[in-house]
Amino acid sequence: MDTNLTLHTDKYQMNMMYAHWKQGTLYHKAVFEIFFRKLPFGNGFAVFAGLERAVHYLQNLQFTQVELNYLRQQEEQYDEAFLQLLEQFRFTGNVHAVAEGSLVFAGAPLLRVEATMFEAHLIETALLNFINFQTLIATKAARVKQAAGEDQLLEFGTRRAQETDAALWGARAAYISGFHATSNMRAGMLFGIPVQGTHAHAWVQAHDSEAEAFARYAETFPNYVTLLVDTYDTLQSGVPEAIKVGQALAAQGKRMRAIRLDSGDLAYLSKRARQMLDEAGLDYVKIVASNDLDEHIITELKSQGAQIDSWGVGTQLITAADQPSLGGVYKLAAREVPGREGYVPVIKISGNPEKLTTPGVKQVYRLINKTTGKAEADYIALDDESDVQQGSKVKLFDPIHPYIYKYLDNYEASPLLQPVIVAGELVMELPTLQQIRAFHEEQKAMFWPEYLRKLNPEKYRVSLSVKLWELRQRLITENSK
Ligand SMILES: Nc1ncnc2c1ncn2[C@@H]1O[C@H](COP(=O)(O)OP(=O)(O)OP(=O)(O)O)[C@@H](O)[C@H]1O
Ligand SMILES: O=P(O)(O)OC[C@H]1O[C@H](OP(=O)(O)OP(=O)(O)O)[C@H](O)[C@@H]1O
Ligand SMILES: O=C(O)c1cccnc1
Repeated sequence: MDTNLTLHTDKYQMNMMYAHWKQGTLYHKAVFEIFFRKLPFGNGFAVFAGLERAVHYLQNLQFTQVELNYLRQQEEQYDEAFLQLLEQFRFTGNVHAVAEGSLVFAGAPLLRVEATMFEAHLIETALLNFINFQTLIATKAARVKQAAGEDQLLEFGTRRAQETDAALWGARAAYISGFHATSNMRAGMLFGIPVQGTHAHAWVQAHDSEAEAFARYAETFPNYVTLLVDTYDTLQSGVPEAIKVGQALAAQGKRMRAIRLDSGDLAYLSKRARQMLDEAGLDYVKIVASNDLDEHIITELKSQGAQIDSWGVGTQLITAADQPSLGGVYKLAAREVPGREGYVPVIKISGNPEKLTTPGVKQVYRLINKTTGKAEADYIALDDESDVQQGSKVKLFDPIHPYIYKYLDNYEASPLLQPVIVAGELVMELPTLQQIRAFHEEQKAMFWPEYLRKLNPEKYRVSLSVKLWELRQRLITENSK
């Protein structure tokens, strides 16, 4: 299967490219930004993911003869000279983005593209596709992590994922947000994620008895065995048979690793199993649970005193079952206008006030309180505003209710949008996945727990600079005439 993603775009992008080419405006530059309007799952933050995939995509864009031949026959209106120009196509623009693993919030730009109209249109669809999915799954995983605390989290979703890419990139997103391992071996191979696995019911069913199945498995993996104990009767047969195997291994100086529960009342069964294992001298044997788990069930099981050490989470995580998409958008913020200097800010006004965009080329700063070291707010300003960079007093106000405000001056401002690609060239060293995961953990520590809790979190402040707010008001007035 061809892996060239250049035509991984919506037709209207290609049509707009064609129209810009026809109208002679293809080299006019534009600034687009990606942001989302609403946090998913009622969470207090999202976890930004998808940048590495976006970078590789941008660097590998190329219309080969295969793509050009398809375009030729797909749309007869496309002129041959346009197709010839596409043959030379490379991404030559600039990209600024927030680091993967960052905590991000509604309304603030996550990624900024500065490129010709021609280039900027082509890439919208794919960038949103990568970032919306990966950010969504990373955020869901962060919620599961919030529920599981320090317990081990295993990502088991591949079989129920929306096809291969979702399984693969979902496994990576989950790892960023603190999962410890995946069951997907290809994700392990490609990304270096630790891989773990137990065994399925089929292993037990493939033997004449559960006892024989367990014994054969333990013989094969004497230093490593986790036994699935719910094929027939968890407490009457599964756990007692697993205990026999564990004791036999112990007699050889080996330690059985774990048992896995995959059905029934996981709180009750895990408590009983723990007691039985402990009484048999196997207090080191861990208990893994799986079966349609999510952050709510994990919280509930913990509150019931479940004795579960590791959680295998599949379907609910990989499909983000309670909210299967993130509504990230890619909006024009400024453009070159012949005869005018620099970029001219543009706005989109909609019948739906929520869809109003914030104009101009912007930066977003995380304001860290110098005394507490904690994040106070995100502050969106025009890229050339210097007050915030110098740490001058800033006014923080709610962009929808500007009469609600406070001033802040004891802060460190950290610009979140960092240069990633300049003139088509990668200018940053992409962090390793381990670094991204560690960075995510560090970032979380910069937020008060009130913003991190998964139920009814406090709303973290995202403010516009006064200058930006005034610009927006002016453009609303000008465009409403
Ligand atoms: N003590 C518990 N409190 C709350 N939810 C639980 C508890 N134990 C299990 N669950 C969850 O309840 C859901 C359904 O469990 P149920 O016991 O009906 O399934 P099951 O016995 O495994 O049946 P099946 O074999 O069809 O999967 C699962 O999502 C499971 O994780
Ligand atoms: O429940 P999830 O969170 O998706 O976790 C993965 C599930 O996949 C396996 O089950 P299998 O595919 O054999 O189906 P099952 O649901 O009948 O156990 C495993 O035993 C888990 O139950
Ligand atoms: O290793 C496991 O136990 C596993 C892997 C994938 C799906 N369910 C379980």
